[in-house]
Amino acid sequence: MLFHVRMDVAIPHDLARDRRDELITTEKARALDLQRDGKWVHLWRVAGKYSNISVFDVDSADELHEILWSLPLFPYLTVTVTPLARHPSDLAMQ
Ligand SMILES: O=C(O)CC1=CCC(=O)O1
Repeated sequence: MLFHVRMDVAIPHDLARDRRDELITTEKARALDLQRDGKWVHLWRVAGKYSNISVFDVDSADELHEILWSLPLFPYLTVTVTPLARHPSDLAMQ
């Protein structure tokens, strides 16, 4: 199942610099692992924003939920999830 996910990041300005750097480093490592596992198939920066647009390929909404909750930055994310279905005009569907 494919899910379009937007993550808007809002790390509090008063969070200690070391903690902020640690969160970003661990988030990157987790994102790379999930990409290598084939779960996080697209990761794009939204131009001009501290946000990303991602596509996840997971077995279920429950799996996506667990992945999102496991992200180190999760407490500082506003997450918007859109389930994706095949479009009949997609070339791959012809
Ligand atoms: O910077 C972001 O958009 C948040 C994030 C997701 C994966 C990652 O490495 O950073």
